[in-house]
Amino acid sequence: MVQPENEKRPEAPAPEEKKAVFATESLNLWYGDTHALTDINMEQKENEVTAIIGPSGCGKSTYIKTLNRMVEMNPEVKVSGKIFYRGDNIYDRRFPVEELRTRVGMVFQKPNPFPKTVFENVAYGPKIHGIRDKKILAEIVENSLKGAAIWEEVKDRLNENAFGLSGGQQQRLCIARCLAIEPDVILMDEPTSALDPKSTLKVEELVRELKTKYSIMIVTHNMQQAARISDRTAFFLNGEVVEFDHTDKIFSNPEDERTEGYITGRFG
Ligand SMILES: Nc1ncnc2c1ncn2[C@@H]1O[C@H](COP(=O)(O)OP(=O)(O)OP(=O)(O)O)[C@@H](O)[C@H]1O
Repeated sequence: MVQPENEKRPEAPAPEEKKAVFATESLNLWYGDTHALTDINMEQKENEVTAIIGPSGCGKSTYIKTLNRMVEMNPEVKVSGKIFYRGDNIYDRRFPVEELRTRVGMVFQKPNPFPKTVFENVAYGPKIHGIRDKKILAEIVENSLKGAAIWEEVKDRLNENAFGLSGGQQQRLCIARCLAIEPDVILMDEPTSALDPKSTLKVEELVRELKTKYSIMIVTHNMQQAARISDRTAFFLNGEVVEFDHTDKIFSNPEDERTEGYITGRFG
């Protein structure tokens, strides 16, 4: 049978050939005169967790904030180089930044729910995107809370203020809020640093589950965490990527002695 033109079957990628969600090329960034990122080149694969580790002030947060162009909210910032998101350069003047921010969600260090009910926190994004139907909103809220592994804990508290939840619950609520806008990538900036060990483990478990549907980038100071949950790890130092490789390689047999020094606790 003759196949119509548009029915060609794409070849399934081999496991080692996962698609790149982000490809960063020769990225440099300055805050005024401070050169915060120097010649960053790296590629993040889809459906993987990429961890960014390194000592305080090495540029981890700055780097992930370049990926949704949030860093430019600071007028002092100057950026050169390219970052391709699924093949398009997000620093091209014509790139639609608002759309980027709906595809690339972000979860911050401190849980930052809105001063609204649990339900409204999650429904907020979809409402902004024009969804008004109450039944659809209720479905989105339930699915997002389930996706963030917090539904069972809050299903009877949907109309309570989110500030009444524990810190760990608030962080998972913020993850649910992020899922509600159906992102493709989730950026997480030290998402467990304000949480107790039990809540931390819950969020770590969640991250491992979420990577089946999303691509995740996580900044962490906790090296055990990076080793537990990530597929690849980038070690940043003084605004540069010293080493970027599979996580087990970085933690068992790093190429660079500075990486080894950091992961064995000799500095940082
Ligand atoms: N708003 C800003 N204005 C000026 N300089 C900044 C600003 N934000 C960060 N920097 C500088 O850029 C560099 C990188 O900072 P960044 O916050 O990205 O590091 P980090 O690795 O995430 O640190 P930490 O682990 O402490 O959060 C540092 O030298 C920092 O002082």
